[in-house]
Amino acid sequence: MSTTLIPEPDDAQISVVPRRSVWRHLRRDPQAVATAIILIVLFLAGLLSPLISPHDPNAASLDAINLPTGTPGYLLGGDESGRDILSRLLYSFQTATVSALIGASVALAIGVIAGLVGGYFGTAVRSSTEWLFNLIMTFPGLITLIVLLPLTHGDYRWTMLVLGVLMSPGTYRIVRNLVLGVKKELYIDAAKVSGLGDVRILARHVLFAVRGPIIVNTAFLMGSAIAAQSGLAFLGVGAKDVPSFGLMIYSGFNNIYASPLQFVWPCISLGIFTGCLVLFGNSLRDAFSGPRIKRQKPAQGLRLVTSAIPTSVVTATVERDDEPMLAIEDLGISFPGTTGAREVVKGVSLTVDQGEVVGLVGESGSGKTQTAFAVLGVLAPEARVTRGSVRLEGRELVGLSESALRSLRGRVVSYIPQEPMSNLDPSFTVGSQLTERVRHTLRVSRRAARQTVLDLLARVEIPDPPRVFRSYPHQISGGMAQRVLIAGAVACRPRLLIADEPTTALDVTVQAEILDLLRDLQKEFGMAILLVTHNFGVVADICDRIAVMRGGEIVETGVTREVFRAPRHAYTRGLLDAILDEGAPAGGDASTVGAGR
Ligand SMILES: Nc1ncnc2c1ncn2[C@@H]1O[C@H](COP(=O)(O)OP(=O)(O)OP(=O)(O)O)[C@@H](O)[C@H]1O
Repeated sequence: MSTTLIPEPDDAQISVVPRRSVWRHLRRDPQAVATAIILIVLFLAGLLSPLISPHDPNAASLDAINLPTGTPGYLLGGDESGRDILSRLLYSFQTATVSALIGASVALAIGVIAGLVGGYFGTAVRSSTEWLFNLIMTFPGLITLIVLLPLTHGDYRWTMLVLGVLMSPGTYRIVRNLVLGVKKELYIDAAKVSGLGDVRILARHVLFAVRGPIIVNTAFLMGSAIAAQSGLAFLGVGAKDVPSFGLMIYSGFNNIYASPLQFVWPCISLGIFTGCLVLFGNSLRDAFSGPRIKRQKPAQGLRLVTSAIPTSVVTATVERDDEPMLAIEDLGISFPGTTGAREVVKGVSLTVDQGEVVGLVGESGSGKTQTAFAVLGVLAPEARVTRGSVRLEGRELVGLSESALRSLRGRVVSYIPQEPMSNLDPSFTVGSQLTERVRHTLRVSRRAARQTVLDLLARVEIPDPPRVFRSYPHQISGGMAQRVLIAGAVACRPRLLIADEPTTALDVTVQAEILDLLRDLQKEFGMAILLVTHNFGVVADICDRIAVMRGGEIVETGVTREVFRAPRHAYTRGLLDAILDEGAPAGGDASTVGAGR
């Protein structure tokens, strides 16, 4: 076992500054506090209007016609029909509140769910949702609401329900566009590779990532619902016995020369209500987006993923002594191109035995990652496996259903990607993300999962595991992040670990430590490793065997030391010469070349 240098914890790197909670952030935002207080008062006024209104809002009295503001018993005066303006305002707040809640809830429920599904899943689903919402958008909003009056019977609550449906395309488009961006994030791929299901990924990672704009949009939807209800009432559409700002504005407008204040009160109330909603929505968005995160330099970042398998699952896996851990035979992968399908992996054959470490080496674009993705079952949707087979412990993976593949990912095969930082969800703490994966794969309690994660963090030699557990990804260094990802990858003792350029994003010192850690864990757990890299130095350091890839084909395979000593293929010789030129000691010995990693 090689010696691993463990750096002292560096506060600048792993300092755990607990992220301010949304609540705390809001309390410190004067705009949020002021608008929240006003909204609470207005909501309460509407809610309690039957109790606190001095008069029945529809009760007319001849004595109260056009009473001026400040008249005893009629604080804001009487309207042209002799009804108490204050009482009608209080009831109008109730109408507005109910309108906002119904309209926004319906629009959100439909728009968010459809947006998540439409943005996350493939083209067919997206086209269907797109078509449906385009259809909804063809209906002219206000006219549709008026035409549907016979159905809604003039009840503003049913009208708001229909309005919610009509407003849902806006929410759908916002959410769909956000999801299209978020689903390309590496931490989403990481979650998939770790075995999490689509519903869980959507509900936790994707929805959480897009929540800010949805919240702001909610405030806008509520304001729109209130404005629409008021507008319809102003036009005289709907029941006349339900007090609302629209009805009051209409009545005040008719009486504007005799008593201008009758017009002013509902206008001011409506303006304050909708204005506060929008301003509070902005504050909420800021609070949810949290403190501005200063991204670390890519070179220090780390990312990873994945999981492993509970002992019970491992035991249940069909294990055949005569089968290698991984057997790839004549694998072909193609992508659609402008002049037809382009084959990027051309008949690759490769085996990895139980407990063996195999390096898949080659220049950028040679097809290493696509080969690894085929094993994980996470090829891009447009990719096609044109031929060959991929067997994991004897089980054919090509053609296996997504759910069957998911049960293997994070249980039998784990993955460590290239960029550690990007593979951790910035919205959640390290501990939360690892605990989620451990709970998912091991089916243990939150408490047990937490302890498992803390033990793992200690095992991957992270100083002060509790602090890192509580940290967000931006609060740890790239080296730390890679250790975190490795901890996640080996959490359930996978049989095969696929490491895709696990040290590329790290500086040289940290690269050495990570390779040492991988080697130690491989020996301790007896797992096989397929190490994807372009760096012969890394291969020399850790691999038992090497497969050299070029242009989608394997051009040479062999025991590491022998390939280094006597490379048969000119391309292998070229790659070796390249690293020797870069300063590694000459001599062709694998161990010495490893110093060049
Ligand atoms: N989604 C895609 N659509 C079209 N071509 C793709 C796609 N993904 C990868 N390719 C192509 O497949 C080929 C092999 O890519 P692959 O990622 O396996 O390379 P690699 O050897 O892992 O190199 P690197 O280390 O740079 O990722 C490349 O030519 C690449 O352009």
